[in-house]
Amino acid sequence: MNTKVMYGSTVARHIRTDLEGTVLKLKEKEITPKLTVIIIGDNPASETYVRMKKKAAEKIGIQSTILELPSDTTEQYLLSIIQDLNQDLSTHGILVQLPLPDHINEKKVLDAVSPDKDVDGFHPINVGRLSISQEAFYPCTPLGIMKLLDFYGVQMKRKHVVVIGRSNIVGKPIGQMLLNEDATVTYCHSKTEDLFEYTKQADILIVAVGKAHLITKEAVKKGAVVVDVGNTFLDSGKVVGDVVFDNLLGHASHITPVPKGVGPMTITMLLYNTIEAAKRLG
Ligand SMILES: Nc1nc(=O)c2c([nH]1)NC[C@@H]1CN(c3ccc(C(=O)N[C@@H](CCC(=O)O)C(=O)O)cc3)C=[N+]21
Repeated sequence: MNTKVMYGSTVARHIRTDLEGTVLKLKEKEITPKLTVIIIGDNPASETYVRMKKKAAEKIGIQSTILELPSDTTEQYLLSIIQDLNQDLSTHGILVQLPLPDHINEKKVLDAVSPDKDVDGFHPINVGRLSISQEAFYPCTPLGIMKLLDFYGVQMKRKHVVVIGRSNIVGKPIGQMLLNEDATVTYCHSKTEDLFEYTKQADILIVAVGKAHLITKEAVKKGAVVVDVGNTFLDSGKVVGDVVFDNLLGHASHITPVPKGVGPMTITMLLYNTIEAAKRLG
């Protein structure tokens, strides 16, 4: 079997070109989409991601500001900054980079971001809207996966999708989005017994665990579509996913690489959501 590699980097380029056009049109109406990213402390991976987001935003004409706060920032101060940004008419999108330091309550912080500026799609209002298939900000990684599958012509209707991972930002929402496309969805997670008995039944396997080398072809039905959401930094500095990519070549029908797979789609959907916010808020 000839395995089709689904490059998020390629799809992202197409979408970003479209988005650039949309930004130009907004600018004619005197609206410049603006994203503010808040980052707390000095987690090197987070700093890399935030820099990538800023660069990607500016490349297509979205204004972006990074607010770098020290690791001893109080929860109260962070909440006050978010309140200010909620009120600030020039800011359309607010993103608080995760993870937060231990002394800050993540739930309180995510609840504080206005649902209308919640370009991450993490606010309970947006989570709830997704769960009842309403229009909302959808979280960037799962939305990016949907666009990637769509671009490569992967049918979802009536397919059995197995999702490994039940996080609020990837596993749960991707299952819901696929359910909305009439897939049959099975969730697996760290307490699942006989994991591979489930994964072997998948027409589409979404792996969002964060454990390098978790999935080899023994866990995958021949001809399945495999989406790797893993992003583990090895000591060598290399980024790897949860799937042994080379092992699946010739076995899967489609597979995403890491890097250049889901990651670039995540960032593209952040740009997409920011532009949507600007359209709605004006
Ligand atoms: N509030 C919040 N929103 C997020 O969306 C968010 C977050 N916090 N915290 C961290 C995770 C992680 N994340 C990634 C985005 C892009 C790549 C990406 O593009 N990676 C490149 C490789 C990176 C490299 O080469 O260094 C790729 O896959 O090709 C990875 C990971 C967003 N996150």
